[in-house]
Order: sequence, then structure tokens, then C-alpha cells
Amino acid sequence: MIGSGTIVALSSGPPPSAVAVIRVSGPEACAVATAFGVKTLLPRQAVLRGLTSPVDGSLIDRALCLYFAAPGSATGEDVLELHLHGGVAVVERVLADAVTLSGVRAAEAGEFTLRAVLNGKMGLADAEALADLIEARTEAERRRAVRLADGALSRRLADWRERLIGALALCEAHLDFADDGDVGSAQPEIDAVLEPLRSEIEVVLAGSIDAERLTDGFHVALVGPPNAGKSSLLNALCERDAAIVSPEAGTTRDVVSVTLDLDGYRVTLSDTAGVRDGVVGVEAAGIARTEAARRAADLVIEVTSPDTRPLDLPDADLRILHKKDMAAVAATADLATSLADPVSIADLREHIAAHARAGLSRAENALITRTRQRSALTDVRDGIAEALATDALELKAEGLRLACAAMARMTGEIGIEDVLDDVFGRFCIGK
Ligand SMILES: Nc1nc2c(ncn2[C@@H]2O[C@H](COP(=O)(O)OP(=O)(O)OP(=O)(O)O)[C@@H](O)[C@H]2O)c(=O)[nH]1
Ligand SMILES: [K+]
Ligand SMILES: [Mg+2]
Repeated sequence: MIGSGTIVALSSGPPPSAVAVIRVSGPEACAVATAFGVKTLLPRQAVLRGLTSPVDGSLIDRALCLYFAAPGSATGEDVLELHLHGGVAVVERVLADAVTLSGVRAAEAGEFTLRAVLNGKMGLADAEALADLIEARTEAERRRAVRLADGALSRRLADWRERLIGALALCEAHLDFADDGDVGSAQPEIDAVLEPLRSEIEVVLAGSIDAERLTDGFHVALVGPPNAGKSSLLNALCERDAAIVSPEAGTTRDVVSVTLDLDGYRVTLSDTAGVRDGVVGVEAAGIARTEAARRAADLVIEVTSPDTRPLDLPDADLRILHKKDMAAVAATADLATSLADPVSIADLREHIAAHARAGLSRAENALITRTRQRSALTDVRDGIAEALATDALELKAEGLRLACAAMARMTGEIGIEDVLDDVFGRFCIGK
């Protein structure tokens, strides 16, 4: 998808909207402005101008026009931004007229970011973080993405890359110039660089396994005997009638799931069929589904009430006694709730949020969020492990070259020049 020319696209959300931002990037950016009747644009100065059609000369809209000269722009190229009124027809007209200009075409998905990466404005990891930031649906996802977009991963990669190249340089120097006698035995020195590097990478890789959980969310199952009030609690927690409530035992037959944003975390609550013995048919099938939901949950909440018999689930993480308005609270419950007491429901919500926060904090702090990154970093780790497993310098260097190549897949290219620079810099061989 690496194309040339000047690209144009709507960069804000779909119209109609209050304001629409059309971006143009490439050598013709200034010419596009001129073609729309906007002349004498100074870099980084916003001006309000009438836009006239390059096709028929008619007035299209009044727009706030901004120009950024290469390389001091988001893409590293000349960039023109037109802030228009966000009407469907206005946006379509500007885009349609722009692509009639010579050397100007509609941008492909992600092409502005791709140009930014190719022009060294951001690393690959930063570009991916930016995509995550745009996709973030909850506060937790946004927090993680903004931390990564701010360079949390790319800074870490830069540090690892430098140490890796340093170790490889030691290897190469020893292999090539050992006869000179001024390099000494490099092996302990190399391993001293590689050991901590490997453990740091292991930690980040381990955290990456949880990364998707932030998007997937935290799963909570409400489990208990029939009529304990599980469906009533689900409805109270999500503030709508998601599940049917009735005084009849065995009302809920299927798992009813609702996804909520609790405290910035994505939480999926599942109401289940009440569990009791001696039932057949549909209700028994419902109970089998309850079992599956319980096993899949990150948090199992056992719901009992004064008018039902507790199940005493061995895997319950939180035991609540519901309908506390009916009788005195049992000492075994972690929490007592009632529909008549909104504070108790808010309390339960806070308990669930606290579990979600604890369960997802590793995922929130993950540095690696993509399969591509994980597979490349796994190869880096394997290359380092290979280098550490051998005493032979040739084999050590081979493992490190593999690790470097994998690192290059994560960050951009590692040129052989980098390694030679390091060798010359360290050992003053050119003297
Ligand atoms: N007194 C009192 N009754 C409640 C409370 N919450 C629910 N109930 C009643 O308890 C009965 C059962 O409620 P459900 O929410 O259907 O119970 P459930 O656990 O989902 O039942 P099944 O789906 O049949 O397993 C209904 O008649 C509710 O009105 C409460 O806080 N106090
Ligand atoms: K019921
Ligand atoms: Mg129910």
C-alpha cells in the first residue's frame, strides 16, 4: 500500500457533524489550497477563507484553513487542513473536487499514519498505539493506549535494541579483531548484558498474554438457587429490564449477559438459571449452561436469600445475601443487598468494579497489545536464549543476529551500520 502522490481524506467522524476536517498530505498540498481559492497561506497560521470550487468556481463553504510545511507536520509532508461545516454535501463536494486536481487522489485507510512512519515521524509501535487509542471504548483502554501512544513501548524497545546491538557489537568485535589482543574475553561481559535483557523481555511477554482481556472485558456470573433474586440484581446493576423477573422458581432458563462500563472497565454480567436438583428438560439444560458460565467467569457471585436454600458453591468469590429486607443478615455473607436499598446495590457495583480493576490491571499495564508484536518479541527472546545457551562466539553472534532481525520487525530496520558504529565507537578500532 506504499503509494505516492498527494492524498486527501475526511479525518473527522462521518457527517453530518458540527465541524468536518479534511486533510491533504503530499507535495501538492499548497496547490490544492490555491485551487480552492485559498492563497498566501503561512505555515501554522489558521485563516478563515471562502472555499471556491476548482471545477466551476462556485463558493462551497467558508473554512478554517491550516497549512503545515514539510517536514514539520504530522506526516512529515506538506499538509493542508480544511475545517469545514460538517454537512454531507459540503464534505462530498470538497473531496470530489480535490481529486480532480492533478497528482491528488483519495487516501487509503491508514495512509496518513503510514506516511508518518515512513518519514520517521513515529515508530511502528507508536502507530499501532495510535490505532488502539482511536479504537478505545473504555477509560481503561484509553489509558493504556495513550500511555503506549506516548511512547511507553517504543522507548522500551529503543533501550532493548541499544543493549542488543551493544552485545552483538561485543561479539563481532571479539570475532573479527580477537587477534589484536585488546578486546579480551568477551563472553562474561556479553552474558551480563543478555541475562537481564532476557528477564525484562520475559516479564513484558508474560503481561502480553492478558492484553486482550481489557477489550474482552471482565466476566462475572451471578449464580444461586432459584428465586434468590439473580435476575432482579442483574436488572438493578444495569438499570434496565434485561432479564425476566417473577415469583416463579425457574424463571430464567438461559444465560442472559449484559455488558457494562464499570469505572472505566468493560464488565460482562451473566444472569444464570437457578440451580436445583431433580429437574429435567429445558430447566436442566439451563442449569448445564449455568455451569459453563460459572466456569468461564473471572468472578463468581453466589446469590442467596432468606427464602431460598444456599448452594454453598466451592468456587464462589463473593457471597451475597439478597432480599435483606426480609430477615436478619446471615453472618456468612460478604454483602447484604435489597432492591429496597439502592445504597446496597451501589455497594455491590463497587465490589464488582474493584474485582474488575484488580483482574484487569495487568492487562491495562501491558506494553504488548498485538499478536504481531508478541510474535516478534518472542523471536527476540528466543534469539537471546540461543545466544546465552552457547559458549561459542560464532553461535552467540548468530543468536543475536536473529534477535536483532526480530527486533527490526518491531521497530523498523536495524542496519549493519548500527552494529559497526557501535564497534568502532566502543573500541576505537579506527585509531
Ligand atoms: N423482598 C424482596 N424480594 C425481592 C428482592 N429482589 C427480588 N425479589 C423477588 O424475588 C422473586 C424472584 O426474583 P428473580 O429475580 O426472578 O429471582 P431469580 O434468582 O432470577 O430466579 P430464577 O430465575 O427463577 O432462578 C421475585 O418475585 C422478585 O420480585 C428484594 O430485594 N426483596
Ligand atoms: K424467579
Ligand atoms: Mg432469574
